[in-house]
Amino acid sequence: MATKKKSSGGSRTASGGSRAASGSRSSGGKRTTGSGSRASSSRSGPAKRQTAPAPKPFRREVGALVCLLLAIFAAFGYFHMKALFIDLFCALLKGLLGYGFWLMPPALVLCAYILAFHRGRPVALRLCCALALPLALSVMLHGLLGQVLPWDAALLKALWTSGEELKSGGALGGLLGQGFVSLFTKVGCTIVCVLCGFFLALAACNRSVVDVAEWLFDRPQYEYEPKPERPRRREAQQAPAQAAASSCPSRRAEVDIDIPVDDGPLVAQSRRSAPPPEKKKSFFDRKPRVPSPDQLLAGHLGRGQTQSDLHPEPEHTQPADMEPMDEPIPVTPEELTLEPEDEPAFLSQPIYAPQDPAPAPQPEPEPVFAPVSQPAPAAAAAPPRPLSVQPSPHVPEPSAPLPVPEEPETVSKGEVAQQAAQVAQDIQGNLGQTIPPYQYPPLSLLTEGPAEMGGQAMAELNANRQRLTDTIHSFGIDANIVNVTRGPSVTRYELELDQGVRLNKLTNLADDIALSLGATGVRIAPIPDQISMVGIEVPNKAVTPVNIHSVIGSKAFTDSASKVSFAVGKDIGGNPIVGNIAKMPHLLIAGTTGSGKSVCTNSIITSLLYKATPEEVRLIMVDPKMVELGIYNGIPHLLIPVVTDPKKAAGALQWAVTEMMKRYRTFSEVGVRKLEEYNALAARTEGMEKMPYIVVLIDELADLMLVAAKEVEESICRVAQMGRAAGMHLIIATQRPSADVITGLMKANIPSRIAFAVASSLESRIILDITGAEKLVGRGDMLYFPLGSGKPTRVQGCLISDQEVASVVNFVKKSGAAQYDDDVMREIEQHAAEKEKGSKGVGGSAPDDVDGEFDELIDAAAEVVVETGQASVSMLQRRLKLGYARAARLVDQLEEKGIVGPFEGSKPRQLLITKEQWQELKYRQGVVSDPPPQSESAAVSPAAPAPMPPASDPPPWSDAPSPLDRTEEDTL
Ligand SMILES: Nc1ncnc2c1ncn2[C@@H]1O[C@H](COP(=O)(O)OP(=O)(O)OP(=O)(O)O)[C@@H](O)[C@H]1O
Repeated sequence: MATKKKSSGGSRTASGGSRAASGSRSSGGKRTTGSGSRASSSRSGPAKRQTAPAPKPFRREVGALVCLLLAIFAAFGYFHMKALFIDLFCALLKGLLGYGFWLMPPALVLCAYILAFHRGRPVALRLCCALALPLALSVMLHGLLGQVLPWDAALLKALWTSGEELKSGGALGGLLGQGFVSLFTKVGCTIVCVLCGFFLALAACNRSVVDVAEWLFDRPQYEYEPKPERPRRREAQQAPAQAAASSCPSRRAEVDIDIPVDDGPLVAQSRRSAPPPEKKKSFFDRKPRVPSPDQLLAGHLGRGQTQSDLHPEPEHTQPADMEPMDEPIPVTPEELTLEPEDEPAFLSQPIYAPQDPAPAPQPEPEPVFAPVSQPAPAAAAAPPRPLSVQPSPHVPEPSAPLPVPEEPETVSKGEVAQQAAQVAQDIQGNLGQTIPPYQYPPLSLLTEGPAEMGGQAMAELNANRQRLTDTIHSFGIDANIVNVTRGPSVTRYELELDQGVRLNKLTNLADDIALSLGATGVRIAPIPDQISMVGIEVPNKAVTPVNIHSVIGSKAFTDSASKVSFAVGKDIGGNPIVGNIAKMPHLLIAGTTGSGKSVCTNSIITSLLYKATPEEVRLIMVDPKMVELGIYNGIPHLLIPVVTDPKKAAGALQWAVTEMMKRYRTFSEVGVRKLEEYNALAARTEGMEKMPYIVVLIDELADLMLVAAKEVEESICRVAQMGRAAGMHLIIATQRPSADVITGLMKANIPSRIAFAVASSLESRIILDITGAEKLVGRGDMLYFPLGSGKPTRVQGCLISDQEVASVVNFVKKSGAAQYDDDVMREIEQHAAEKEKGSKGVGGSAPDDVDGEFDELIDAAAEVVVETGQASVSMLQRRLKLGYARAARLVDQLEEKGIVGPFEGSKPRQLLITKEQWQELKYRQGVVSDPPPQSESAAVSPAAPAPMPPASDPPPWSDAPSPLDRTEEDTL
């Protein structure tokens, strides 16, 4: 870092310095005041030039020539030389500027100079300022010397005439001068003009007030200024003499060792830097020097550096204000390579003899790295400021300043190169010793999908289009199909609604449209980001699967910078959809059995294996079903083996909470706010390790909720609330999108959702908060609703077969073994054991385990509500013989527990669980001993009012309906 600053400072100084010497070099960057800003301006100079229009040197040079000629001709006017053009030109200048004419030729010369040498901006400003200088002079002199003429029509003429005779400020200067005198008095006018002239001159010369102040007070400001090249080169050529003189403090102040950590080899750097102005005391007099490994090896001191440069002075020669450097300097192996063209000019310098076990006799060896303010220990083995790399045995121990040996050791170029390569190899070896690099699986492990459907599809499409138009018009809706998009599983007919046509007029026709098209169901929804456009999505007769190969191989996936990107599928337009878990930051996947959840989970995991190394992303997989994720056991990304025991799963979630809190503590210690910042800091700081993202995948949430509902919910909510910044993300899948599994609290904290086909609109609402998922056709057809998108997008999910998963997993396993974290495993085991002890047969923390927060009659109230199918206060009052207040409170508590829906004005509250689910809850609590019957018909309460007509036909795969099957509008 220090070196980085140094080099930038150096470059800025060079530019500054060169500006002083020659205006042509001052164009490197836009000049600003303040050292820091100047440094950055010089760095940002090239970038600015890229965006600004390129300067036109040829035009400028012509301009410069013209200015120069005009200056010469104007100067002829000094000597009253007569010629037609000269008379005219001089008369014009004199008439306008009067006294200011005297300054015009120099101003024009200055303009010529600016045009010729200034590159970049602001050239026009500089020119204007230069040309305004004569005017300022004219105004000032007119204010001081000119007569005050009456303000009348003849004023201009009088001023022009007197100006021509150089007796006033001319028409322009005189007018302004007279105005200024009237406004500010003569003295005021003079002050204004002097100040204006001063600033105009500064601007014309591209200087700031700070520069003038620095020049006046000779303030030492450039801490990182490199020393002039020429003297150093001379010293290098006269090494013995210089070394002898190195004992002289005044000479030693010239010592310069700069470590080219960031800006390339020292030689190149020294070539780049221009000679700065001499300083009384420079940075190099105050800071200790550390030679870079290549300097140590090769005596690679750069042009003009000498043997003594490697050896800072003993403490008595250092200024007292020198601070010991305690920051380690990172040195990359690349820096240890030598430039081939670096010639033996420096190799022949009498410096370290790397292979010489007994170097030239040295008086009292002292470490090069030792801050001089501290007394050097006799052993001097451990330098106070070590390099960040392990010094190779080939690198000699740094030692004190050497008197030049009589017969200096020279190192051949071949030896140097060999040693440099050796050191680079050692470092490389040290860095990557432990873990072999992760091999990303090749795309060829995934199979390519079949080609798109052809002619038959077109015929189907045209027929549907015609039928759709007729149906819509027959219902009196003014809408035209403007576009048709055929997706992998559905075709979208895009309608533009005329003004005044209500959307629900169309959505109410969904069943009629489905009927007319002979489809199982159609979904009608506004098209995101399009005005007045509605899409009617009709399932295709033949579904084209979207193989994961086409999405992982797509540009969208490969270009995605996030390490936690995953392939979702393709939208109706056939565009690959790629998600980013980091942005989601947690994802809920829900759908009935067979709708494609497991395939989706597999494609997420596979995507992560294609995108991230185990150092970047670690996974925790929870698979209570025991058959879905077991195949991933042994991949290096896994933090612990796939968890199948629900009790341990609760422990894993608990661990995630602990880890998250630990991460936050670490973040606060180092002063960062999120994982990305921490990792960026770790990349810059030695000794800091990067943290991986942690993705927790739960394949079936319902099974966990059965065992430890409260605990699981609590952990999920905590991770979901705070995990994003800590790089901890949850992906939760469930086939039971019901209120007791996906609780309100959980939903509120998991903002991104993927809904596969569900049985009813109620379930769709539980997942997405809107209906629509009940119209999906299954087999990977999904509504993808990531955080930040206003409406869910219909996507055909990626298809990945078990064979593909197996081949990717095998490949990944071959490239690196799993490195399970024993601590995590121990912690989880411990947690499970504790829980086993504590639970004593009670099924964990069921939702009803409420620590007395709820009314004691809550169970009875729930029973009544489920039995009667009504959640009204008066009914509870009657059945339980309660007062109004208590009954109303009970209804509120039932809402809190997710048994009934929220208050909806005049409408009755919705009952959110079925009788069967209620039985199941009681069974889990141990209230009843028999498990609830698994009959399908039990889903609908017999006491419930007559069901509303189903909103959709059952999806084609639903020959084995879920236990949650029920009518759509289960309102009470
Ligand atoms: N994206 C897809 N494209 C085509 N077919 C798919 C896709 N996803 C799933 N399928 C088909 O659906 C079947 C069931 O998928 P999957 O096993 O993922 O369902 P599920 O929701 O996980 O069911 P369960 O909850 O019972 O495990 C798969 O065997 C596959 O044939």
